[in-house]
Amino acid sequence: MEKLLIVEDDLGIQKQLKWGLEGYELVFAEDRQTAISLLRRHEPKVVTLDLGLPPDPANASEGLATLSEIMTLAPNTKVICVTGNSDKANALKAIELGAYDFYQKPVEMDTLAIIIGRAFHVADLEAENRNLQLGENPFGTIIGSSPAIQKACKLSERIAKADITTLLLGESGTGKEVFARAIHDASPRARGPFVAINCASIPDNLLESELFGYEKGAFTGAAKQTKGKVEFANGGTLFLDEIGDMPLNLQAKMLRFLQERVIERVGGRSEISVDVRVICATHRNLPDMAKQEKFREDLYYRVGEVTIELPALRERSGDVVVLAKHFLNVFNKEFGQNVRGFSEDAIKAMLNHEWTGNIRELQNKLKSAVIISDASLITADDLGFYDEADEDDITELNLKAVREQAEGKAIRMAFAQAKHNISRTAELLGVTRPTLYSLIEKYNLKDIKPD
Ligand SMILES: Nc1ncnc2c1ncn2[C@@H]1O[C@H](COP(=O)(O)OP(=O)(O)OP(=O)(O)O)[C@@H](O)[C@H]1O
Repeated sequence: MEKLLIVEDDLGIQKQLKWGLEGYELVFAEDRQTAISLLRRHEPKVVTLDLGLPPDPANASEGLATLSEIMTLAPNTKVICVTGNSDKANALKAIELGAYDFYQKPVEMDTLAIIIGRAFHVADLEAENRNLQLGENPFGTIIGSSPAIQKACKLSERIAKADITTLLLGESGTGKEVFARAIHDASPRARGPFVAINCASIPDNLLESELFGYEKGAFTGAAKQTKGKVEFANGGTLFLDEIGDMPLNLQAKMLRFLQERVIERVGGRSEISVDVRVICATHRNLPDMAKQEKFREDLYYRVGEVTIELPALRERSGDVVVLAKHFLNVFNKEFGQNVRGFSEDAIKAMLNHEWTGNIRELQNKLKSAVIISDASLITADDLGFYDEADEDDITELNLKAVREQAEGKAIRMAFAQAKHNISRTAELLGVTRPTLYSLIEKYNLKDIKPD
Protein backbone atom coordinates (compact mmCIF):
# COMPACT_ATOMS: atom_id res chain seq x y z
CA MET A 1 0.00 0.00 0.00
CA GLU A 2 1.33 3.47 -0.87
CA LYS A 3 2.31 5.73 2.01
CA LEU A 4 0.78 9.17 2.24
CA LEU A 5 2.04 11.75 4.73
CA ILE A 6 -0.63 14.17 5.91
CA VAL A 7 0.61 17.31 7.63
CA GLU A 8 -2.47 18.77 9.32
CA ASP A 9 -2.93 20.28 12.76
CA ASP A 10 -6.74 20.15 12.76
CA LEU A 11 -7.71 16.84 14.35
CA GLY A 12 -11.19 17.05 12.83
CA ILE A 13 -9.81 17.21 9.32
CA GLN A 14 -7.32 14.41 10.16
CA LYS A 15 -10.28 12.21 11.06
CA GLN A 16 -12.11 13.13 7.89
CA LEU A 17 -9.08 12.21 5.80
CA LYS A 18 -8.65 8.94 7.66
CA TRP A 19 -12.12 7.87 6.59
CA GLY A 20 -11.88 9.22 3.09
CA LEU A 21 -8.47 7.86 2.10
CA GLU A 22 -8.69 4.21 2.98
CA GLY A 23 -6.63 3.00 0.04
CA TYR A 24 -3.39 4.46 1.48
CA GLU A 25 -1.20 3.87 4.47
CA LEU A 26 -1.66 7.22 6.22
CA VAL A 27 1.01 8.85 8.36
CA PHE A 28 -0.02 12.01 10.26
CA ALA A 29 2.07 14.96 11.45
CA GLU A 30 0.77 18.04 13.24
CA ASP A 31 3.80 20.28 12.96
CA ARG A 32 6.91 20.90 10.90
CA GLN A 33 9.35 18.95 13.05
CA THR A 34 7.22 15.80 13.12
CA ALA A 35 6.53 16.16 9.41
CA ILE A 36 10.23 16.23 8.58
CA SER A 37 11.12 13.30 10.78
CA LEU A 38 8.25 11.22 9.31
CA LEU A 39 9.34 12.25 5.82
CA ARG A 40 12.82 10.92 6.53
CA ARG A 41 11.52 7.70 8.04
CA HIS A 42 8.78 6.81 5.53
CA GLU A 43 9.96 8.54 2.35
CA PRO A 44 6.39 9.01 1.06
CA LYS A 45 5.99 9.81 -2.62
CA VAL A 46 3.10 12.18 -1.87
CA VAL A 47 2.46 14.62 1.02
CA THR A 48 -0.57 16.78 1.75
CA LEU A 49 0.51 19.89 3.63
CA ASP A 50 -1.73 22.35 5.44
CA LEU A 51 0.04 25.69 5.11
CA GLY A 52 -1.43 27.03 8.37
CA LEU A 53 0.69 25.15 10.88
CA PRO A 54 1.52 25.94 14.53
CA PRO A 55 3.06 28.09 15.94
CA ASP A 56 1.59 30.40 13.27
CA PRO A 57 -1.66 28.69 12.17
CA ALA A 58 -3.24 31.92 10.97
CA ASN A 59 -0.48 32.51 8.41
CA ALA A 60 1.31 30.36 5.89
CA SER A 61 4.88 31.02 7.03
CA GLU A 62 5.39 27.73 8.88
CA GLY A 63 3.70 25.72 6.13
CA LEU A 64 5.85 27.32 3.42
CA ALA A 65 8.99 26.72 5.51
CA THR A 66 7.97 23.05 5.86
CA LEU A 67 7.44 22.86 2.11
CA SER A 68 10.92 24.31 1.42
CA GLU A 69 12.49 21.78 3.76
CA ILE A 70 10.66 18.90 2.10
CA MET A 71 11.72 20.08 -1.34
CA THR A 72 15.35 20.30 -0.20
CA LEU A 73 15.36 16.89 1.47
CA ALA A 74 13.30 14.96 -1.08
CA PRO A 75 12.82 17.05 -4.22
CA ASN A 76 10.91 14.33 -6.04
CA THR A 77 8.11 14.31 -3.44
CA LYS A 78 4.75 15.48 -4.75
CA VAL A 79 3.44 17.98 -2.18
CA ILE A 80 -0.21 19.05 -2.33
CA CYS A 81 -0.65 22.23 -0.30
CA VAL A 82 -3.92 22.78 1.48
CA THR A 83 -4.80 26.45 2.02
CA GLY A 84 -7.57 28.60 3.44
CA ASN A 85 -10.26 29.28 0.88
CA SER A 86 -9.22 32.86 0.19
CA ASP A 87 -5.50 32.30 0.30
CA LYS A 88 -4.63 32.12 -3.38
CA ALA A 89 -1.46 34.21 -3.00
CA ASN A 90 0.15 31.65 -0.68
CA ALA A 91 -1.06 28.79 -2.84
CA LEU A 92 0.80 30.29 -5.79
CA LYS A 93 3.85 30.91 -3.63
CA ALA A 94 3.78 27.24 -2.70
CA ILE A 95 3.72 26.24 -6.38
CA GLU A 96 6.69 28.53 -6.94
CA LEU A 97 8.55 26.73 -4.15
CA GLY A 98 7.99 23.39 -5.86
CA ALA A 99 4.61 22.16 -4.61
CA TYR A 100 2.91 19.81 -7.06
CA ASP A 101 -0.61 21.27 -6.64
CA PHE A 102 -2.80 23.12 -4.16
CA TYR A 103 -6.23 22.53 -2.76
CA GLN A 104 -8.46 25.10 -1.07
CA LYS A 105 -10.47 24.27 2.04
CA PRO A 106 -13.13 23.19 2.86
CA VAL A 107 -12.00 19.68 2.13
CA GLU A 108 -14.14 17.81 -0.32
CA MET A 109 -12.99 14.23 -0.15
CA ASP A 110 -13.78 13.05 -3.69
CA THR A 111 -11.86 15.88 -5.33
CA LEU A 112 -8.91 15.61 -2.97
CA ALA A 113 -8.74 11.84 -3.55
CA ILE A 114 -8.48 12.42 -7.30
CA ILE A 115 -5.68 14.98 -6.87
CA ILE A 116 -3.80 12.59 -4.57
CA GLY A 117 -4.28 9.64 -6.96
CA ARG A 118 -2.93 11.68 -9.84
CA ALA A 119 0.06 12.83 -7.76
CA PHE A 120 1.03 9.20 -7.10
CA HIS A 121 0.67 8.45 -10.78
CA VAL A 122 2.93 11.37 -11.76
CA ALA A 123 5.47 10.38 -9.08
CA ASP A 124 5.61 6.83 -10.51
CA LEU A 125 6.00 8.06 -14.08
CA GLU A 126 8.80 10.42 -13.09
CA ALA A 127 10.59 7.67 -11.15
CA GLU A 128 10.34 5.34 -14.13
CA ASN A 129 11.71 8.04 -16.39
CA ARG A 130 14.62 8.71 -14.03
CA ASN A 131 15.45 5.00 -13.98
CA LEU A 132 15.44 4.86 -17.76
CA GLN A 133 17.72 7.86 -17.96
CA LEU A 134 20.14 6.45 -15.43
CA GLY A 135 20.31 3.29 -17.49
CA GLU A 136 19.22 -0.04 -16.20
CA ASN A 137 21.33 -2.24 -14.07
CA PRO A 138 24.61 -2.55 -16.06
CA PHE A 139 24.17 -6.32 -16.02
CA GLY A 140 20.80 -5.81 -17.69
CA THR A 141 22.69 -5.43 -20.98
CA ILE A 142 23.85 -9.02 -20.64
CA ILE A 143 21.22 -11.15 -22.29
CA GLY A 144 20.76 -14.72 -21.18
CA SER A 145 18.93 -16.76 -18.61
CA SER A 146 20.93 -20.00 -18.60
CA PRO A 147 22.26 -20.95 -15.14
CA ALA A 148 25.87 -20.56 -16.30
CA ILE A 149 25.42 -16.96 -17.46
CA GLN A 150 23.30 -16.05 -14.43
CA LYS A 151 26.07 -17.37 -12.18
CA ALA A 152 28.63 -15.23 -14.02
CA CYS A 153 26.36 -12.17 -13.71
CA LYS A 154 25.81 -12.68 -9.97
CA LEU A 155 29.51 -13.10 -9.27
CA SER A 156 30.38 -10.05 -11.40
CA GLU A 157 27.77 -7.96 -9.63
CA ARG A 158 29.20 -8.97 -6.26
CA ILE A 159 32.81 -8.18 -7.11
CA ALA A 160 32.02 -4.97 -9.04
CA LYS A 161 31.99 -2.84 -5.88
CA ALA A 162 35.46 -3.96 -4.70
CA ASP A 163 38.73 -2.98 -6.40
CA ILE A 164 39.67 -6.59 -6.93
CA THR A 165 41.67 -7.66 -10.00
CA THR A 166 39.44 -9.89 -12.05
CA LEU A 167 40.19 -12.49 -14.71
CA LEU A 168 37.52 -13.26 -17.27
CA LEU A 169 37.93 -16.62 -18.98
CA GLY A 170 36.09 -17.67 -22.10
CA GLU A 171 36.35 -18.42 -25.78
CA SER A 172 36.43 -15.61 -28.30
CA GLY A 173 33.07 -13.89 -28.68
CA THR A 174 31.59 -15.08 -25.37
CA GLY A 175 31.17 -11.52 -24.10
CA LYS A 176 34.31 -10.93 -22.03
CA GLU A 177 34.51 -7.27 -22.98
CA VAL A 178 30.78 -6.84 -22.38
CA PHE A 179 31.26 -8.22 -18.85
CA ALA A 180 34.32 -6.06 -18.20
CA ARG A 181 32.33 -2.96 -19.14
CA ALA A 182 29.34 -4.01 -17.02
CA ILE A 183 31.62 -4.55 -14.01
CA HIS A 184 33.10 -1.08 -14.56
CA ASP A 185 29.64 0.48 -14.91
CA ALA A 186 28.47 -1.16 -11.69
CA SER A 187 31.58 -0.09 -9.78
CA PRO A 188 32.27 3.12 -7.85
CA ARG A 189 34.58 4.02 -10.78
CA ALA A 190 31.68 4.14 -13.24
CA ARG A 191 32.18 7.85 -13.88
CA GLY A 192 35.88 7.33 -14.56
CA PRO A 193 37.35 6.10 -17.86
CA PHE A 194 37.07 2.53 -19.17
CA VAL A 195 40.17 1.86 -21.26
CA ALA A 196 40.51 -1.38 -23.22
CA ILE A 197 43.63 -2.75 -24.85
CA ASN A 198 44.04 -6.01 -26.71
CA CYS A 199 47.50 -7.44 -26.00
CA ALA A 200 47.26 -9.83 -28.97
CA SER A 201 46.60 -7.15 -31.56
CA ILE A 202 49.62 -4.95 -30.84
CA PRO A 203 53.11 -6.01 -31.95
CA ASP A 204 55.26 -7.05 -28.98
CA ASN A 205 57.75 -4.23 -29.43
CA LEU A 206 55.01 -1.58 -29.30
CA LEU A 207 52.93 -3.02 -26.49
CA GLU A 208 55.10 -1.65 -23.69
CA SER A 209 54.92 1.98 -24.85
CA GLU A 210 51.24 1.58 -25.69
CA LEU A 211 50.59 0.44 -22.11
CA PHE A 212 52.99 2.55 -20.11
CA GLY A 213 53.66 5.52 -22.39
CA TYR A 214 57.07 6.96 -23.21
CA GLU A 215 59.27 9.98 -22.65
CA LYS A 216 60.48 12.25 -25.43
CA GLY A 217 63.55 10.72 -27.10
CA ALA A 218 63.02 7.28 -25.51
CA PHE A 219 63.44 5.73 -28.96
CA THR A 220 63.65 6.85 -32.57
CA GLY A 221 60.40 8.57 -33.39
CA ALA A 222 59.49 9.37 -29.77
CA ALA A 223 58.99 13.06 -30.57
CA LYS A 224 57.10 14.01 -27.44
CA GLN A 225 56.19 12.68 -24.04
CA THR A 226 53.19 10.38 -24.44
CA LYS A 227 50.90 8.80 -21.88
CA GLY A 228 50.07 5.11 -22.09
CA LYS A 229 46.74 3.34 -21.64
CA VAL A 230 47.42 2.70 -17.95
CA GLU A 231 47.70 6.43 -17.26
CA PHE A 232 44.63 7.15 -19.37
CA ALA A 233 42.70 4.72 -17.21
CA ASN A 234 43.57 6.65 -14.04
CA GLY A 235 40.49 6.87 -11.80
CA GLY A 236 38.76 4.18 -13.85
CA THR A 237 39.20 0.66 -15.17
CA LEU A 238 41.83 -0.86 -17.46
CA PHE A 239 40.66 -3.87 -19.49
CA LEU A 240 43.58 -6.01 -20.64
CA ASP A 241 42.18 -8.34 -23.26
CA GLU A 242 44.17 -11.44 -24.25
CA ILE A 243 46.59 -11.09 -21.34
CA GLY A 244 47.85 -14.60 -22.21
CA ASP A 245 49.45 -13.07 -25.30
CA MET A 246 51.55 -10.60 -23.34
CA PRO A 247 55.28 -11.18 -23.97
CA LEU A 248 57.23 -12.52 -20.97
CA ASN A 249 59.50 -9.49 -20.59
CA LEU A 250 56.49 -7.22 -20.26
CA GLN A 251 54.82 -9.54 -17.77
CA ALA A 252 57.43 -8.55 -15.15
CA LYS A 253 56.62 -4.87 -15.57
CA MET A 254 52.91 -5.62 -15.45
CA LEU A 255 53.37 -7.56 -12.21
CA ARG A 256 55.15 -4.62 -10.62
CA PHE A 257 52.37 -2.28 -11.70
CA LEU A 258 49.72 -4.59 -10.25
CA GLN A 259 51.60 -4.96 -6.98
CA GLU A 260 52.63 -1.38 -6.40
CA ARG A 261 50.28 0.64 -8.60
CA VAL A 262 53.16 2.67 -9.99
CA ILE A 263 54.47 2.79 -13.53
CA GLU A 264 57.50 4.14 -15.34
CA ARG A 265 57.13 5.42 -18.86
CA VAL A 266 59.50 3.91 -21.43
CA GLY A 267 62.71 5.94 -21.22
CA GLY A 268 61.53 7.57 -18.00
CA ARG A 269 63.14 7.59 -14.59
CA SER A 270 60.38 8.72 -12.30
CA GLU A 271 57.66 6.57 -10.88
CA ILE A 272 54.10 7.64 -11.54
CA SER A 273 51.33 6.52 -9.21
CA VAL A 274 48.13 5.41 -10.86
CA ASP A 275 44.77 4.54 -9.39
CA VAL A 276 43.40 1.91 -11.75
CA ARG A 277 41.23 -1.15 -11.39
CA VAL A 278 42.39 -3.95 -13.67
CA ILE A 279 40.22 -6.51 -15.40
CA CYS A 280 41.98 -9.09 -17.60
CA ALA A 281 40.63 -11.60 -20.07
CA THR A 282 41.96 -14.51 -22.04
CA HIS A 283 40.81 -17.52 -24.00
CA ARG A 284 44.08 -19.30 -23.17
CA ASN A 285 44.76 -21.79 -20.40
CA LEU A 286 47.06 -19.72 -18.14
CA PRO A 287 47.93 -22.51 -15.65
CA ASP A 288 49.12 -24.66 -18.58
CA MET A 289 51.07 -21.74 -19.98
CA ALA A 290 52.61 -21.20 -16.53
CA LYS A 291 53.73 -24.84 -16.47
CA GLN A 292 55.36 -24.36 -19.86
CA GLU A 293 56.92 -21.14 -18.54
CA LYS A 294 55.16 -19.03 -21.13
CA PHE A 295 53.21 -17.11 -18.53
CA ARG A 296 54.54 -16.03 -15.13
CA GLU A 297 52.87 -17.98 -12.37
CA ASP A 298 53.05 -15.03 -9.95
CA LEU A 299 51.31 -12.82 -12.52
CA TYR A 300 48.64 -15.47 -13.03
CA TYR A 301 47.82 -15.42 -9.30
CA ARG A 302 47.91 -11.63 -9.27
CA VAL A 303 45.52 -11.12 -12.20
CA GLY A 304 43.15 -13.83 -11.06
CA GLU A 305 42.25 -12.57 -7.60
CA VAL A 306 38.77 -13.51 -8.79
CA THR A 307 38.14 -15.64 -11.86
CA ILE A 308 34.88 -15.56 -13.75
CA GLU A 309 34.23 -18.16 -16.42
CA LEU A 310 32.02 -17.23 -19.33
CA PRO A 311 30.35 -20.23 -20.93
CA ALA A 312 30.56 -20.93 -24.65
CA LEU A 313 27.29 -20.35 -26.48
CA ARG A 314 26.88 -24.06 -27.25
CA GLU A 315 26.86 -24.70 -23.48
CA ARG A 316 23.98 -22.28 -23.01
CA SER A 317 21.64 -23.60 -25.66
CA GLY A 318 18.57 -22.12 -23.97
CA ASP A 319 20.06 -18.68 -24.55
CA VAL A 320 20.60 -19.02 -28.30
CA VAL A 321 17.02 -18.19 -29.20
CA VAL A 322 16.77 -15.44 -26.56
CA LEU A 323 19.91 -13.80 -27.93
CA ALA A 324 18.74 -14.29 -31.52
CA LYS A 325 15.47 -12.48 -30.71
CA HIS A 326 17.43 -9.69 -29.05
CA PHE A 327 19.61 -9.22 -32.11
CA LEU A 328 16.55 -9.44 -34.37
CA ASN A 329 15.07 -6.42 -32.55
CA VAL A 330 18.36 -4.53 -32.63
CA PHE A 331 18.90 -5.07 -36.37
CA ASN A 332 15.24 -4.49 -37.28
CA LYS A 333 15.66 -1.04 -35.73
CA GLU A 334 19.07 -0.42 -37.24
CA PHE A 335 18.08 -1.37 -40.78
CA GLY A 336 14.45 -0.26 -40.72
CA GLN A 337 13.23 -3.85 -41.22
CA ASN A 338 10.16 -5.49 -39.77
CA VAL A 339 11.03 -9.17 -39.48
CA ARG A 340 8.78 -10.71 -36.83
CA GLY A 341 10.61 -13.89 -35.85
CA PHE A 342 12.09 -17.20 -36.94
CA SER A 343 10.77 -20.12 -38.94
CA GLU A 344 10.87 -23.53 -37.28
CA ASP A 345 13.80 -24.66 -39.43
CA ALA A 346 15.78 -21.57 -38.42
CA ILE A 347 15.29 -22.30 -34.71
CA LYS A 348 16.20 -25.95 -35.22
CA ALA A 349 19.33 -25.01 -37.14
CA MET A 350 20.38 -22.44 -34.53
CA LEU A 351 19.96 -24.97 -31.72
CA ASN A 352 22.00 -27.60 -33.59
CA HIS A 353 24.84 -25.31 -34.62
CA GLU A 354 28.22 -25.45 -32.83
CA TRP A 355 28.72 -21.65 -32.59
CA THR A 356 32.50 -21.77 -32.50
CA GLY A 357 32.50 -17.98 -32.84
CA ASN A 358 29.98 -17.73 -29.98
CA ILE A 359 27.80 -14.62 -29.60
CA ARG A 360 29.78 -12.67 -32.16
CA GLU A 361 29.03 -15.34 -34.78
CA LEU A 362 25.33 -15.32 -33.88
CA GLN A 363 25.27 -11.53 -34.03
CA ASN A 364 26.86 -11.51 -37.51
CA LYS A 365 24.50 -14.17 -38.83
CA LEU A 366 21.49 -12.26 -37.55
CA LYS A 367 22.73 -9.02 -39.03
CA SER A 368 22.97 -10.40 -42.56
CA ALA A 369 19.75 -12.42 -42.17
CA VAL A 370 17.78 -9.31 -41.18
CA ILE A 371 19.24 -7.36 -44.10
CA ILE A 372 18.48 -10.03 -46.72
CA SER A 373 15.14 -11.23 -45.37
CA ASP A 374 12.17 -10.21 -47.47
CA ALA A 375 9.62 -12.20 -45.49
CA SER A 376 8.17 -11.89 -42.02
CA LEU A 377 10.17 -14.84 -40.65
CA ILE A 378 13.89 -15.55 -40.87
CA THR A 379 14.60 -18.98 -42.33
CA ALA A 380 17.57 -21.34 -41.93
CA ASP A 381 18.56 -20.29 -45.45
CA ASP A 382 18.62 -16.62 -44.44
CA LEU A 383 21.02 -17.59 -41.65
CA GLY A 384 23.27 -19.43 -44.05
CA PHE A 385 22.46 -22.92 -42.74
CA TYR A 386 21.97 -24.43 -46.18
CA ASP A 387 23.19 -27.92 -45.41
CA GLU A 388 21.64 -28.05 -41.97
CA ALA A 389 18.12 -27.27 -43.14
CA ASP A 390 15.86 -30.26 -43.20
CA GLU A 391 15.35 -32.13 -46.43
CA ASP A 392 11.63 -32.09 -45.93
CA ASP A 393 11.38 -28.34 -45.57
CA ILE A 394 9.97 -28.19 -49.08
CA THR A 395 6.73 -26.38 -48.57
CA GLU A 396 5.39 -26.63 -52.11
CA LEU A 397 4.20 -29.60 -54.09
CA ASN A 398 3.99 -27.65 -57.34
CA LEU A 399 6.92 -28.95 -59.39
CA LYS A 400 7.94 -25.53 -60.67
CA ALA A 401 8.06 -24.18 -57.12
CA VAL A 402 9.98 -27.24 -55.90
CA ARG A 403 12.53 -26.75 -58.66
CA GLU A 404 12.91 -23.09 -57.83
CA GLN A 405 13.41 -23.80 -54.13
CA ALA A 406 15.98 -26.48 -54.93
CA GLU A 407 17.82 -24.25 -57.38
CA GLY A 408 17.97 -21.38 -54.91
CA LYS A 409 19.32 -23.73 -52.27
CA ALA A 410 21.92 -25.22 -54.63
CA ILE A 411 23.11 -21.75 -55.62
CA ARG A 412 23.54 -20.78 -51.97
CA MET A 413 25.40 -24.01 -51.16
CA ALA A 414 27.73 -23.57 -54.12
CA PHE A 415 28.30 -19.91 -53.22
CA ALA A 416 29.27 -20.91 -49.67
CA GLN A 417 31.55 -23.70 -50.93
CA ALA A 418 33.15 -21.33 -53.43
CA LYS A 419 33.89 -18.94 -50.57
CA HIS A 420 31.79 -16.20 -52.19
CA ASN A 421 33.62 -16.33 -55.52
CA ILE A 422 31.06 -15.95 -58.31
CA SER A 423 33.12 -17.56 -61.12
CA ARG A 424 33.84 -20.57 -58.95
CA THR A 425 30.15 -20.77 -57.93
CA ALA A 426 29.13 -20.83 -61.59
CA GLU A 427 31.74 -23.50 -62.26
CA LEU A 428 30.47 -25.67 -59.41
CA LEU A 429 26.92 -25.36 -60.69
CA GLY A 430 27.94 -26.07 -64.25
CA VAL A 431 26.50 -22.84 -65.64
CA THR A 432 28.03 -19.72 -67.11
CA ARG A 433 28.46 -16.53 -65.08
CA PRO A 434 25.71 -14.67 -66.99
CA THR A 435 23.31 -17.60 -66.38
CA LEU A 436 24.20 -17.55 -62.69
CA TYR A 437 23.55 -13.81 -62.51
CA SER A 438 20.17 -14.20 -64.18
CA LEU A 439 19.23 -17.00 -61.74
CA ILE A 440 20.29 -14.84 -58.80
CA GLU A 441 18.05 -12.10 -60.10
CA LYS A 442 15.19 -14.47 -60.91
CA TYR A 443 15.12 -15.94 -57.38
CA ASN A 444 15.87 -12.60 -55.75
CA LEU A 445 18.91 -14.01 -53.89
CA LYS A 446 20.02 -10.66 -52.51
CA ASP A 447 22.63 -12.19 -50.24
CA ILE A 448 24.61 -13.69 -53.12
CA LYS A 449 27.11 -10.99 -53.82
CA PRO A 450 30.83 -11.41 -54.42
CA ASP A 451 32.96 -10.24 -51.45
N1 LIG B 1 25.23 -11.48 -23.18
C1 LIG B 1 25.26 -10.69 -24.26
N2 LIG B 1 24.16 -10.07 -24.66
C2 LIG B 1 24.16 -9.36 -25.80
N3 LIG B 1 25.23 -9.18 -26.59
C3 LIG B 1 26.36 -9.76 -26.22
C4 LIG B 1 26.45 -10.52 -25.03
N4 LIG B 1 27.70 -10.98 -24.90
C5 LIG B 1 28.36 -10.53 -25.97
N5 LIG B 1 27.58 -9.80 -26.76
C6 LIG B 1 27.96 -9.21 -28.05
O1 LIG B 1 28.78 -10.18 -28.70
C7 LIG B 1 29.93 -9.59 -29.29
C8 LIG B 1 31.19 -10.22 -28.73
O2 LIG B 1 31.34 -9.87 -27.36
P1 LIG B 1 32.74 -9.46 -26.73
O3 LIG B 1 33.54 -8.60 -27.66
O4 LIG B 1 32.50 -8.95 -25.37
O5 LIG B 1 33.40 -10.91 -26.67
P2 LIG B 1 34.87 -11.29 -26.18
O6 LIG B 1 34.74 -12.54 -25.39
O7 LIG B 1 35.53 -10.11 -25.53
O8 LIG B 1 35.54 -11.63 -27.57
P3 LIG B 1 37.14 -11.57 -27.94
O9 LIG B 1 37.82 -12.47 -26.98
O10 LIG B 1 37.13 -12.11 -29.35
O11 LIG B 1 37.53 -10.15 -27.86
C9 LIG B 1 29.84 -8.10 -28.99
O12 LIG B 1 29.33 -7.46 -30.14
C10 LIG B 1 28.85 -8.01 -27.86
O13 LIG B 1 28.12 -6.81 -27.93
